[in-house]
Amino acid sequence: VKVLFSCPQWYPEVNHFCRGVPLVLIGCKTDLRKDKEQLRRLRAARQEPITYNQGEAACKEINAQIYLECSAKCRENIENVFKEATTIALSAMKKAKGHRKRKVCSVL
Ligand SMILES: Nc1nc2c(ncn2[C@@H]2O[C@H](COP(=O)(O)OP(=O)(O)OP(=O)(O)O)[C@@H](O)[C@H]2O)c(=O)[nH]1
Repeated sequence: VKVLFSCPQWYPEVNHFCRGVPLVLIGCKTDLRKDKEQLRRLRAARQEPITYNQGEAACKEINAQIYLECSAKCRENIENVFKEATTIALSAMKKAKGHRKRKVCSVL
């Protein structure tokens, strides 16, 4: 499993080098959505923080397994990010193992 913490920069590289690996997309620093200074800077650049729905849309676009948000600063949802990534990784490994087994059987 590949956990993408920064989608636009990393996705092309991950897509190229890790084909077929399940992706988990994480929206980081959610605390900044409420940070007045950050919001002021974004507004000055005619931007705004992405919404949860936009994160989910990006998740679908890159075909990731799940979209989660967290804030390391506020320790928000961190445990869940690792829990979900681990569950997805274990499930992918189990699936791959099953495929390998079946391949051997079909040769016999
Ligand atoms: N507000 C806020 N800042 C954060 C959070 N997580 C990390 N940062 C800040 O973001 C900056 C980069 O954090 P790093 O942990 O170095 O992130 P990284 O992905 O290892 O960064 P590079 O590998 O250097 O690209 C630091 O200044 C952190 O303090 C968060 O949840 N909220």
